[in-house]
Amino acid sequence: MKTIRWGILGAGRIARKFASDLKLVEGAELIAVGSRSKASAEDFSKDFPVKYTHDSYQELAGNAEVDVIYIATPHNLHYENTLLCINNGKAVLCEKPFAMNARQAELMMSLAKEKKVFLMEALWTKFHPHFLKMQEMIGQGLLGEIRSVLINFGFKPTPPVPLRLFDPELGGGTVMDIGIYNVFMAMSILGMPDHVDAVMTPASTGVDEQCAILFRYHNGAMAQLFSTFSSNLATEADICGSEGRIRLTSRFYEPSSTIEFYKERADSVEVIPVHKEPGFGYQYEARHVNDCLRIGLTESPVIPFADTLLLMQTLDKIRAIAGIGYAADDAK
Ligand SMILES: NC(=O)C1=CN([C@@H]2O[C@H](COP(=O)(O)OP(=O)(O)OC[C@H]3O[C@@H](n4cnc5c(N)ncnc54)[C@H](OP(=O)(O)O)[C@@H]3O)[C@@H](O)[C@H]2O)C=CC1
Ligand SMILES: O=C1CO[C@H](CO)[C@@H](O)[C@@H]1O
Repeated sequence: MKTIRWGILGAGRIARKFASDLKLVEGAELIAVGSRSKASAEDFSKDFPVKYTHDSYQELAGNAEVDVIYIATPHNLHYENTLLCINNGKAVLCEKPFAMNARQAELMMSLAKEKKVFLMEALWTKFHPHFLKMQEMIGQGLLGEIRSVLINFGFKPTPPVPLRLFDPELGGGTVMDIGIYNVFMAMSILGMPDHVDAVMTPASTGVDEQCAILFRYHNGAMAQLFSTFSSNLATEADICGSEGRIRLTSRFYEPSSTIEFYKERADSVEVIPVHKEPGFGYQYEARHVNDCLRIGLTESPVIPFADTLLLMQTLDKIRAIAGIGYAADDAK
């Protein structure tokens, strides 16, 4: 099996979790990290020893030994960091949100196509066993016709509060950081909404501190999606149909070892076990990237460009309706 040599761009919190899970991926080797500073790169390599510690993203992108780069910087940088890597011929796995808006996403995709390099949005949930099991159950018709999807994602950041959550320059706000999972989940189940409503409460910095989104569909189905940084909500999803209901509990976007299925009455639960590997859950997407690279794909069949673009376009629409804007939206 050909070893795929990984580099990580941006040595923050998620970079560490990803690096830890990469150890669970057969045929993957983390060989390099790129940081804005030498101190940050060296700090990272104390926990995750790598062959190369680069003190610039440019140097990492230019490392001839690296096959693929995982981009783990704040939202506002995904666009320029991805372009840098692709221009250096590197395959890219880019954290969510893929970009600040659909315009940036399209430019990233068209450069990847032009340079014939692999590019994928790191929407890790799409690879998780409980998500796949949920899709299988829906596909088997166990829920009947799905009429309502209710999803909450909320947490109250504890000090030191990461700057990126509230800073508009870094793409702060709930919709782009956590609401995206609600939107992704609703669209995976019901597809593109026919009507979108959204309202938000601004934080003192102007970004959305919380946001309520309503999707309506021509057949009468609805999705109600709520995200907040003001309280620790039960971050759960209810998918309700004419024949039954699935409830994804305890942080629906992370791997779970159970799915709750309610066939008839609200209290008649069947707890369906799901195999969940040790680790945070980033190994599944990394394995997929390895597989794609080994057979020379430039686009993932699981997260194709079209899906990423639809998600970005829907986020654009939600933001326009709720009044959530960023500097990137002004660029022509
Ligand atoms: N899939 C998932 O479950 C998760 C995904 N994410 C996504 O990952 C990305 C990073 O999140 P997270 O790791 O929590 O963020 P952190 O703030 O912990 O780390 C981001 C890193 O980006 C680099 N960076 C470059 N420019 C800046 C800047 N101006 N301000 C701050 N950092 C900068 C820094 O690394 P350095 O100094 O080394 O260059 C920093 O450590 C986000 O886009 C987020 O949406 C986050 C958490 C979970
Ligand atoms: O993707 C994410 C998953 O959850 C985190 C909070 O727990 C978010 O902040 C993050 O960006």
